[in-house]
Amino acid sequence: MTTRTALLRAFAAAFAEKGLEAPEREARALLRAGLGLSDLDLVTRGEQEVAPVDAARLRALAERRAEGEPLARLTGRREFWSLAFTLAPETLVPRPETETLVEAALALFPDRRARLRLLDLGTGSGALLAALLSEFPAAFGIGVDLSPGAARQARENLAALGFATRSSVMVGHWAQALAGGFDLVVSNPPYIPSTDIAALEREVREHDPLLALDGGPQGLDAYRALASALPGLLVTGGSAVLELGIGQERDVAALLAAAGLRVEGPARCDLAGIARALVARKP
Ligand SMILES: C[S@@+](CC[C@H](N)C(=O)[O-])C[C@H]1O[C@@H](n2cnc3c(N)ncnc32)[C@H](O)[C@@H]1O
Repeated sequence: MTTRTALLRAFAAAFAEKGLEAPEREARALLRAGLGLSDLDLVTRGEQEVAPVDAARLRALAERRAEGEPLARLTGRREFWSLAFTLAPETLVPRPETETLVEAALALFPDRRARLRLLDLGTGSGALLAALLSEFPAAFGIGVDLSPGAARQARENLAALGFATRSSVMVGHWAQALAGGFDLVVSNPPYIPSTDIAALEREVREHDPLLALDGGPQGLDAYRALASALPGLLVTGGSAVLELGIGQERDVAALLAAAGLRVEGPARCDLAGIARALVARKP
């Protein structure tokens, strides 16, 4: 028999050896997720024994983590906006910086009881749509994804979170199958320039789906499609909130303005100070 603390130390040492950035924190997170524990459990009951079958399972997970597989992929779970999401191989792991879009949306619509019609283009796990539905209890939202696997997972996540009757998820190429009438359109599209994909961190490059990352030669392909669709999707006075890749604000703002939208710049920054959520309104 081994203890929680002994496993924690062994995993932290193995992660450090493999060059993981925060080995102790990673080891803690793996034990928490693998045994369903809180941080307090780990601190105050570290000497508790771990059953051999659980220890073997955790060691196998730790080996995969040491080889660069992200924890969210190992557990198949990730939190976003304090909501729990199940991941599929076809879904991006939702990122904390994407929460900046939710903050921007909340600033745009101060009345939480508004009966908003929401659209999330490239919904992935359904993270953005679910976060918005959790904040606007009278809203109805549609999610679209080109990947059938992602759309299926988003549908399941929305249902598990209690939003089945206020949401619908469809497979499609952006908004091609949709008509207008939306108060708010959000999107975190693929925006990495194709030539930069090979240089991404291994954890992203090998474990997030290419369809969720590759934004074409300059990273702007999806924004072009979105800019041309948005005027037809939004009600007059309706808004779009788009996630930006690093350094894309000017180019994306120009595409939106050229499509006849009023860009309400500057973009809202994420916690790292990167311009992340760009708002545009249909005049
Ligand atoms: C960066 S991920 C964002 C996922 C999720 N919204 C999030 O923020 O975690 C982009 C998503 O767009 C989807 N996608 C890529 N091309 C698409 C297209 N032409 N039409 C619809 N969705 C597309 C991908 O499958 C992926 O789920």
